[in-house]
Amino acid sequence: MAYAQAIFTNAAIYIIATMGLAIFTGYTGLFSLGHAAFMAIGGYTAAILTYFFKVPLLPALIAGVILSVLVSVIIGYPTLRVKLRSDYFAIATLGFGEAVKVLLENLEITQGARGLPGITKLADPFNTFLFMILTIWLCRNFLHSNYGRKIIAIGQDPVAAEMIGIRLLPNQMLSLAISAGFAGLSGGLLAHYITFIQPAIFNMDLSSLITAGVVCGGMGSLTGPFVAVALFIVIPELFRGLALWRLVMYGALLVVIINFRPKGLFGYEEINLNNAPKLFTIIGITVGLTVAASIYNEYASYWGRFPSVLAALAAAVAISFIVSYAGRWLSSALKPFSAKFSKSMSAFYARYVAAFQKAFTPTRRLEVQLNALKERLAVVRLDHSQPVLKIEHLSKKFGGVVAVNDLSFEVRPGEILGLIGPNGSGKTTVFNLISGVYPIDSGDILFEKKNLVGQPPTAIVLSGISRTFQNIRLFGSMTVLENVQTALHTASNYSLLEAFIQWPWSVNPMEQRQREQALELLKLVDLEEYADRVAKTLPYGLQRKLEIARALALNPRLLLLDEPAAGMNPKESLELVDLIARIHKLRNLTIILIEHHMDVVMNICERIVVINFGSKIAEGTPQEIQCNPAVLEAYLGDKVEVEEYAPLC
Ligand SMILES: Nc1ncnc2c1ncn2[C@@H]1O[C@H](COP(=O)(O)OP(=O)(O)OP(=O)(O)O)[C@@H](O)[C@H]1O
Repeated sequence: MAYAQAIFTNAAIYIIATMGLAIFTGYTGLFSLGHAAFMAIGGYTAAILTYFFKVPLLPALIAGVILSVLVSVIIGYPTLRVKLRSDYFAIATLGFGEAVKVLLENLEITQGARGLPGITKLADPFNTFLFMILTIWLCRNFLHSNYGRKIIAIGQDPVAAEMIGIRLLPNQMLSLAISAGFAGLSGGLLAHYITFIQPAIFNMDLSSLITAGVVCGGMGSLTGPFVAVALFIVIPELFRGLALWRLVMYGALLVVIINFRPKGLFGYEEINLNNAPKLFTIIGITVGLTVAASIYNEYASYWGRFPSVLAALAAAVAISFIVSYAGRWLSSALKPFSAKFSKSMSAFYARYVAAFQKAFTPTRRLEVQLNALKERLAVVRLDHSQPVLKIEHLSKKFGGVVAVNDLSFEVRPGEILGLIGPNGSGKTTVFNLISGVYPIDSGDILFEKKNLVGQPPTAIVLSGISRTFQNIRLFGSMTVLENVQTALHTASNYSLLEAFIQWPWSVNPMEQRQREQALELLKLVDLEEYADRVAKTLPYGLQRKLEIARALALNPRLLLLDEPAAGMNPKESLELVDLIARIHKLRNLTIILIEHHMDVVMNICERIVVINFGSKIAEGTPQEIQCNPAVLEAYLGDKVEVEEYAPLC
């Protein structure tokens, strides 16, 4: 019993660190191989405080968490700022882990490599379990907040995240700091549970264990890593009788998971009744192998090796099947009840939130926040005396390729301007320069008289320009609603603490309101009924509409649409023309439209700029452009008689 208790307490301690790492590695996709160092910092800080200074456990743990967070900021800033590739970042964290170990081996207060023996046993299964529950709750709340959605967005597509105003560095640093904090807590609990720590405990194996938990459990899931790390701790213990063979099995399991499910067992999903059979299969295999190991251990000397291996294998297969089928049956039997249960739970929760809000809402603050949100979606008022956008002598080269060459044009308030040209003529590059994806070589981009040159993409977006992409860049594993909600992040400014704790009277009304606003935008593009669908499962045409809704959530004054009708059939293109015309009128927008479907361009653009080899070759109304010999020549590749190709001119 004490042995089982020890295994589960250990598992709970490592789960705390893994949940934290899931927020970092799982969602941002950056691998850390040095998280044991944060556990060491938390562990040593807490242990030194309780051991030498007789500080109670809770403040000692908090001090450990704070120090881990501070160190993560010092490490995170230089490494994340230079946008290290994931593998280089992993190597940097590996070096950091080793450096901390060496430091601990040489400091006097940590008593060097001998470590700290005789730490008071202040952590027990009960308080460790409570800390684990608290950690899961905090992580879950965080991920369902604006802060969490920003991190998920960065992990799925950093360019698209920047294009909705999410700054990469502060958010990546935040997720690293959170993961370091939980690792620190986990280290503090470990020190006070096993009552002895030395630098060797916090080695690369420990870092790999928690990273493997996240990778195998699910990159983008909390429950997946929970199960994975619990199994990683429990399985080797169950197989202890098999001595070194258990390590081979453990390694084999890792290889199988990484090869067959690169996104981990649960990928971007949390465990629910739909994917529960998968969980039962894993449990079945674990139990099956455990029983098999015991059979072999017990009977190998009576039955001989070969019959024992056969019996063990038979038992493993039989038990795996029985547990996994029982699980399948149980999950489908529970489904109807679960639907009813979750409905009544959400009704109960809504009532409880409403009661809380009524009793406690600081109305003034909420009003201010809700008004800010409303303002964000208000119709834009246009100043007709100025061009919205003025591009002057813009140039951009990629090596020897001149993508944009001394290009100048203006966009007037409230117009839909078509930007057309043959393939490779530089249209998308113009959008990339306006939105700050690439730095310009020379020229100026004036938006409402303000020069955008040198501004970071997020500042450009937040100043009122949003865009869609030629190759759709949605946050594929988020739902349709979450895609739009993520782009509404600047609208509600609740604090990080509120996001973690999710006070019903502060965050929830904001989240609720944000959801409503997102639904309104989905309604505008006729996607309301798909709100809960995972974005990447939408048909292509609808994904394009979702990108438009997401761009609108930023309440832009200028909208850049990059080939919105690409890949659409004529009926879908017609619907798109209707949609663009509708949002243009409804939101008083100024739009630049890149498009190859000439029917779309000629239908809705008031003016058209034509570029070829990065230079402007024509500008005018659709009628003028259709009759322009230079344009016909650019498209048809030869000198042409205008009358032949455009008889109405
Ligand atoms: N990141 C880059 N690195 C190198 N060359 C690039 C890059 N982006 C664009 N180019 C080059 O710049 C030129 C213009 O490309 P761009 O994508 O802007 O054209 P486009 O008019 O949008 O083409 P299409 O209609 O086919 O989308 C092309 O020759 C392209 O190969």
